[in-house]
Amino acid sequence: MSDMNLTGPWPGPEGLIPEPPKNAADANGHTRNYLDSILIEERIIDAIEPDLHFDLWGKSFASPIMMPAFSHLNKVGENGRTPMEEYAQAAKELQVVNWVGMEPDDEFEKIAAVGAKTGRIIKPFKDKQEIYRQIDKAHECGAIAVGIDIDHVFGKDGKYDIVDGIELGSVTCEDLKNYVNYSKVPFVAKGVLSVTDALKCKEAGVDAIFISHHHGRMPFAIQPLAILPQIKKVLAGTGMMIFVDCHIDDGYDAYKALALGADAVSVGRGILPGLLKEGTEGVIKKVNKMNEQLSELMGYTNVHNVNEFDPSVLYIYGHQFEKE
Ligand SMILES: Cc1cc2nc3c(=O)[nH]c(=O)nc-3n(C[C@H](O)[C@H](O)[C@H](O)COP(=O)(O)O)c2cc1C
Repeated sequence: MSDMNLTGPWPGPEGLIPEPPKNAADANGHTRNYLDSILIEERIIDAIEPDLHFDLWGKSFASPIMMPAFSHLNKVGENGRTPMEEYAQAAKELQVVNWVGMEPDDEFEKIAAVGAKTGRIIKPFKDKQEIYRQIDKAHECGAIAVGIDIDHVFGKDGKYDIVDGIELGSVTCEDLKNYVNYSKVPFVAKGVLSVTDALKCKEAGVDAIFISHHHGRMPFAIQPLAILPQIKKVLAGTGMMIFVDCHIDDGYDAYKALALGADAVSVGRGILPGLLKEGTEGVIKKVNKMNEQLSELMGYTNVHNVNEFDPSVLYIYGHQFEKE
């Protein structure tokens, strides 16, 4: 067990520890309810123990459950490591994809040095040169992918947001094309929540999208799984990877997202209790449990590996999802 002692003040930005939704505009509550409303039929005949291996961009991973694109968890524990480094270590040991959000270059360097296969999600800075500079740094640190959280443009006042004193700005389809062309590694757009934006990402040639509302940045945001099937349909045959996050809190949530067409999912705030209490060990325990739950449902529905999911095992309010 790690010797982290993070019982002091929450090391991240305020308001990010999950709590019950405060009002109808809070997308987190709707997302949790939607996930919980999806039920699953059983297909037990011919079922075998499933294989969770997941291939992405020529690399092999132990599971399609990835680490979240977190940031700001930089309060150093007693072992000299930040929670960002602790979960990167977990990703390395679990052999899963590691994502990192807004981190200054020196912090990103330290996280990348842990040795997990890591992707860097850069903020949509107003100063586009900063974005190119951070892409360069990601290349230098051996990142397996880079991207932008395209859904973090506005703040609660409806103006361009300012994070850590840095101004954010608009992201155009042309910008995305430029980043795709510039990047030497796959480029990811995080925060797609419509067919319209998915098609713009396709036009820009991005390699992957995260279907996400970024823990409810937009009021009344639609649930990622409610929009996933339509996006899956319009991206069919493009080779673009589809990732999903937001309330993927256990392996059953992961199963539902994968069955509906996600190639991989990111756990998010679900790792925080374990991460802040036990560091790497807490995250490993959490993701191992999620892998077991994913395997359990794959077993009961006769899904032998991660390429064989079928949405028609799922029902919402008695309505069966269509087979692709
Ligand atoms: C502490 C914290 C920091 C985050 N920082 C970033 C970030 O810098 N970039 C980003 O794209 N998303 C960031 N996110 C959003 C997550 O990547 C994710 O989209 C969101 O938490 C939804 O997943 P969840 O409901 O499972 O938590 C952050 C989330 C948390 C809790």
